[in-house]
Amino acid sequence: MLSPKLLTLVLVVQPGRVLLGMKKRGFGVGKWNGFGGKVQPGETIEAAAKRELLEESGLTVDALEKIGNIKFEFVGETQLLDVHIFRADTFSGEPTESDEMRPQWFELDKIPFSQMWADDILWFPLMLQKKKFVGYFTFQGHDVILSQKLEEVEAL
Ligand SMILES: CNc1nc2c(ncn2C)c(=O)[nH]1
Repeated sequence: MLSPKLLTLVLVVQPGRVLLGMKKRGFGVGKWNGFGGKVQPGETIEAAAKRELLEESGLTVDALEKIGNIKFEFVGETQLLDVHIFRADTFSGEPTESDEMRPQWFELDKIPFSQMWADDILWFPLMLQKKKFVGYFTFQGHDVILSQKLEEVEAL
């Protein structure tokens, strides 16, 4: 089995709203998601998360809180995705559209789960309650979850 592909995902949360981006190209195009991407050689996961957030949204953050780790398997593909999820409650800058992402604030009762990855509706509530979680999802294609595991943890 290939080593899992390390990816980052950052959710910027303010009282009553969360910042999401509409993915304009590449993996997950057409879905609203948090900001993130690959981890470069020699880069810590957290540094990668901050870099990708800045590149994709224009926002700079000091503190990122590690809140989750989810592994994704896609039937028929050998590489697992190992997504490290962070929450940021403070930031500087203004959300700015990039080549990759079109940022938009969503009120917490209007999160567009039908236009997001199918797993998000399952762990967003934990993320919003500042709970920590680990998960494993098996996808068939990009829209069907064949199996799932999601549990809260005390620490990551
Ligand atoms: C497959 N589900 C899923 N994949 C993601 C996500 N964020 C980044 N990637 C690659 C996500 O929320 N769900």
